[in-house]
Amino acid sequence: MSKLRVAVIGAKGRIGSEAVKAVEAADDMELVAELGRGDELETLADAGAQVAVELTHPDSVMGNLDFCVRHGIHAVVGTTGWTDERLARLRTSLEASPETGVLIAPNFSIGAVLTMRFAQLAAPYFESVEVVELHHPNKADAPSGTATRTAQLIAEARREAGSAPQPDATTTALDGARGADVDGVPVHSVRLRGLLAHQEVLLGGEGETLTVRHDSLHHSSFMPGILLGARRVVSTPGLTFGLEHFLDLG
Ligand SMILES: NC(=O)C1=CN([C@@H]2O[C@H](COP(=O)(O)OP(=O)(O)OC[C@H]3O[C@@H](n4cnc5c(N)ncnc54)[C@H](OP(=O)(O)O)[C@@H]3O)[C@@H](O)[C@H]2O)C=CC1
Ligand SMILES: O=C(O)C1=N[C@H](C(=O)O)C[C@H](O)C1
Repeated sequence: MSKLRVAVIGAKGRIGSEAVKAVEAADDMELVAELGRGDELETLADAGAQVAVELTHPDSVMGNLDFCVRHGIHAVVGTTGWTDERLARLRTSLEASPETGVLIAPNFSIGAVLTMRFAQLAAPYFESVEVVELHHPNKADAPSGTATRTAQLIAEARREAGSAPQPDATTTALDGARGADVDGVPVHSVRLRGLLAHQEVLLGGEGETLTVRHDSLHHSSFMPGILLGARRVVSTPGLTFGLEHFLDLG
């Protein structure tokens, strides 16, 4: 059986360099290109890449995906910074290339995907829900893509359940003290040397709290999800948002 021809964009970065090793080690894949900043995107087409794994920066991802979609190269995207407007632009470009698949995963680790699912499930049963994400201090964006998605899923679950607004008597606060408001859910970002990627969802009700916590301790935690994404995206045209759709979690 022929091997899946995979390229990595952002190949010298923290997660990109780990992805290069993971693709090289996969029996069913061939690493056909490793692109860093300033490298020509044409290399992807010249190398015959079937899938590009995009792990760069929110400022770079749209241009890279535009090239991939125009050339019918499927993409597995871990880069953050997704807004409704960006997703709409991507969907529009995919309409012109209907056989191309793009997977955007706010987080490729199974534990993080399950954290999001558990939080979504629990959110309507508690009066209060807040998200705390903790990352290494070299991270460009805050809140993290995972925390943003977690908060959106929590808000959606609470809206569907008809939950009341969260109790909060704060009338005076220093800017930022109550975190960022993502769809009505407070999200707090910690940047600390020594950390990699961590998240807690704190839920509170009368006389009880529930904490759902996930820790990525090494970039290897993201690799099974990236490889699964590459295998599945080639037969999944259009935009898929969230690895859960490839894990049969719905
Ligand atoms: N979904 C997930 O599970 C995960 C997502 N991420 C996300 O992945 C992204 C990268 O994270 P991380 O590896 O820590 O960041 P790094 O800064 O370590 O790596 C990004 C790399 O991409 C390069 N780069 C930037 N623009 C381009 C471009 N146009 N073409 C080619 N290469 C480019 C950078 O080069 P230079 O250094 O010159 O700028 C750098 O080498 C972030 O958005 C992060 O949040 C990270 C981990 C897991
Ligand atoms: O920048 C990182 O490191 C990570 N970025 C992603 C995010 O913003 O959620 C995924 C993971 O948290 C690691």
